[in-house]
Amino acid sequence: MIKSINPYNQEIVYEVAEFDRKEVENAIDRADTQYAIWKEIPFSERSVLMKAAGQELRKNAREYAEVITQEMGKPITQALAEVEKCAALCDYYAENASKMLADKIIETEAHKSYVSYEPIGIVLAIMPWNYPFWQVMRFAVPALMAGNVAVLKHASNVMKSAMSIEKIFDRAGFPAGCFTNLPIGSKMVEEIIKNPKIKAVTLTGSEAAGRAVAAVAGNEIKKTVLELGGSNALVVFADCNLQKTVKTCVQARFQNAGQSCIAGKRLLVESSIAEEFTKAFIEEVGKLRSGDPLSEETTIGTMARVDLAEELEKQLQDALDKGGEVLLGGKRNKAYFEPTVIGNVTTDMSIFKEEVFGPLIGITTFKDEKEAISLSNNSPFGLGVTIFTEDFEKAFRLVPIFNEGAVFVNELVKSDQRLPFGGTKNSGYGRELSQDGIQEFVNKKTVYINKY
Ligand SMILES: O=CCCC(=O)O
Repeated sequence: MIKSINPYNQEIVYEVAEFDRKEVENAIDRADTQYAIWKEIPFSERSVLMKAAGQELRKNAREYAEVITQEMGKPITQALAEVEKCAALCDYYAENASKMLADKIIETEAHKSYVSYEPIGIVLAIMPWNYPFWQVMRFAVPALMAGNVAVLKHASNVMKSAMSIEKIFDRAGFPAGCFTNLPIGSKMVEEIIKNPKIKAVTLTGSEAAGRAVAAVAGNEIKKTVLELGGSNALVVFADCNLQKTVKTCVQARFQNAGQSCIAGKRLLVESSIAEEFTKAFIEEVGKLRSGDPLSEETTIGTMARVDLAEELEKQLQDALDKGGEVLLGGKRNKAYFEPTVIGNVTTDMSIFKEEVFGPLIGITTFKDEKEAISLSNNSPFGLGVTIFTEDFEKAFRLVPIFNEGAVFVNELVKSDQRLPFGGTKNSGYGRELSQDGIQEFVNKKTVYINKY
């Protein structure tokens, strides 16, 4: 059995029997049969179904949000926001997919030459628990609109979310086999990737998982999109709007209890304002309210599993051993980790070098622009960075120097269906969302027609 356990009260939320090899094979066969039909369905019909999926999400938003909250501990208000974001995504691709995948005429010597964007078949998605609906929908919605079909291997602690997503597509009227959840553990993934009916793989998750999956898929010559970890810097220049910057930094680090690949994880502050900023930051972090994640009052939830909170504790201890100072928080009770701020953070500490996937942030100071950029770029990850400054000339000048997938100015790094999303370095490759995302899993077919 695969079980989800509520990290807030340790109660079992859901149990499902793991598929055996035969059941997995049957599910993939069914998806493949459906693909032959689905790829011929016109965009207008796919759009109607995708709009219905968005309506279904909105109609039963509370039901779905409670599943998210119970399975991984995020506050209900944040779970509701996640559900709404998924609904907006459905609308976006329902309205734009046909334009994004329209033939692209390219003038050459030919009578006519163009690129057509054709579906490729079944795409396997391996997805994490931190945004259990959003991460899946972010892949599935454009994939389905492009004429592909999807099979999902979700994280084992959010299987009820996985089943619920299958239900959403079913309730919206998608034919069976368009979207299939496979209740399985990681052991079967290699075999699934090797199945000739699987044409590509997308993974959002850890660097280790990304390497393992890409190795198998690479050997099979199957395309992968990888969205892996991150260690985004929040670079606070002395000429920022201090009050607004503090609020944005708190949100960037502590939403979703810090369990987001694009969370601001390294707080870099110009020395001249470090004291004033740190005081205001700690005060703002202190306003976060813990409690029952199902209560509307709660603004910071538990972490998703006790072992994840234990890992975070080890990273904290490493920082303390190397001279870090607890400025706020630092304690853990089962899966609940207090919002924690550490001062005197240096580049040799794990909380600077590694991804910190929880409600803990370290503060490092810098003396000038050059040092700020060097600290920010000094990471094996490259999802994004936020810089805070009121000097736009400086902002535009600095943007090209950051070796990241995204640079945000005076705003937390966030995903938006209209903008490409993805990283550089060990944060992965490929892009999700926007036109770039829907064009990842298509055959960009070159057509050249000559007239003698
Ligand atoms: O965990 C990373 C993704 C979070 C998001 O897309 O907002």
